[in-house]
Amino acid sequence: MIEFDGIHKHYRVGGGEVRALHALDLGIARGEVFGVIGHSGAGKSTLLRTINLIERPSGGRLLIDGEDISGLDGDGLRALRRRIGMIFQHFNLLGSKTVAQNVAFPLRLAGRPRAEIARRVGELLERVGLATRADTYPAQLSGGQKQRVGIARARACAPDILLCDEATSALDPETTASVLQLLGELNRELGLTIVLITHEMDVIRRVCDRVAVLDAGHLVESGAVADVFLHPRHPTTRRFVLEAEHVDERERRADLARANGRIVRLTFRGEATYAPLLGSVARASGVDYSILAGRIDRIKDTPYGQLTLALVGGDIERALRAFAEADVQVEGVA
Ligand SMILES: Nc1ncnc2c1ncn2[C@@H]1O[C@H](COP(=O)(O)OP(=O)(O)OP(=O)(O)O)[C@@H](O)[C@H]1O
Repeated sequence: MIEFDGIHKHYRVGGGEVRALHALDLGIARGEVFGVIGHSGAGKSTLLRTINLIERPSGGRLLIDGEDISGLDGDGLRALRRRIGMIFQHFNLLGSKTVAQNVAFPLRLAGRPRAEIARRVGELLERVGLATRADTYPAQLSGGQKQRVGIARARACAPDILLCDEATSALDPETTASVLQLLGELNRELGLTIVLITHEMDVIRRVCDRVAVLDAGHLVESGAVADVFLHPRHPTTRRFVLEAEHVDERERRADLARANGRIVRLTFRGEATYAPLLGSVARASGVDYSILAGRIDRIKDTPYGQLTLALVGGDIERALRAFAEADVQVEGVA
C-alpha cells in the first residue's frame, strides 16, 4: 500500500545539509501495523511525515496504492491528507475548544453538514470511551484521555492510514497499554493501516506486525516482529531488545563469560512455550544445565519464551537435537 522507493531526505541548515534519510526502500502492506524504531535523530519523524507530505522527499519515489504522491499539491494533496490521520506525542489538541469541537474540526474543514458532524462526533467519541466528556476541555483530561480524543479526531474523515508519532511516549505504562490496545482493535475492526514510530521495543512487541529499524537515516533491519525481536542481527536492534528486557549488555556479557559449558539460547514460540521440555531432555541426554537468562512474554498475542542455558556433561548433541525436534530454535551464544 505504501512504498518507499529510494527515498532521500535532506534538510538545508544554514549553509550545510543534514541528511535525514538515505535511499530508503520500504514496503508497508494494507491492513498491517507497521512500526519504525530508532534512536533520537535516526529519521523516524521524517519518514512518518513524508507519508502525508508534511515533509517532501528530496529524491526517490513514494507510492501509495501504486501512485507516486511525492509531487502532489492542491486538491490532490488535500485528498491525500483526508485519507491519512495522524496522532502525536503531545496530542496537539486545541485547548480553547471542547473535546467534541476538537473532533469536529477536520469535518468542519472538509465542509460536512452540521447534522452529519454531530452524529459522526458522537460515534467517534463513543468508540474511544469518551462520550460523556464531549463538552469538557482538554486541560480537564488525563494524558490517556487526550490521546483518545486525538485518535477520535484522526479518524474523523474515515482515513485508511493512521500515522502515530511517538503516540504513547508521554503516557505511563498502564495508559500506554490501553492506548495500544485501542489502536490494535481499530486495526482489526476497520482494517486500518497503522504506521507508528517509537524508540521503545516494547511498543513494537505489543502491537506491530512488522518493524523497520532506522539508524542514522539508514534502514538497518526489517521483518516480522517475532523474527526481528527474537533474533536481532544488527547491533542497534540488539540494543533495543536488551533495553526492553532491562538488561545491561556489558553485564550480560560478563555473566556469560563466567559460565562453564556450552552456552545456547533456546527460543520457544506458541504452544512450545508451555511444553515441559527441559527436564525430560536433560534426563534423556544426561546433560546438566544452568539457566543464565530467561524471559517469557508475548509478541502481540503469541506467547514466546527465550532461555539462555549453559550445558554441561552428557550427550549435548542429543539434547540439542531433542530441542530442535520439539520446534525449539537453538542458537549458539558466543
Ligand atoms: N526541519 C528540520 N530542519 C533541519 N533538520 C531537521 C529537521 N527535522 C529533522 N532534522 C534533522 O534530521 C535528522 C532526523 O530527524 P528526525 O526528527 O526525523 O529523527 P527522529 O528519529 O524522529 O528523532 P526524535 O526521536 O528525536 O524525534 C536529525 O539530524 C534532525 O536534526
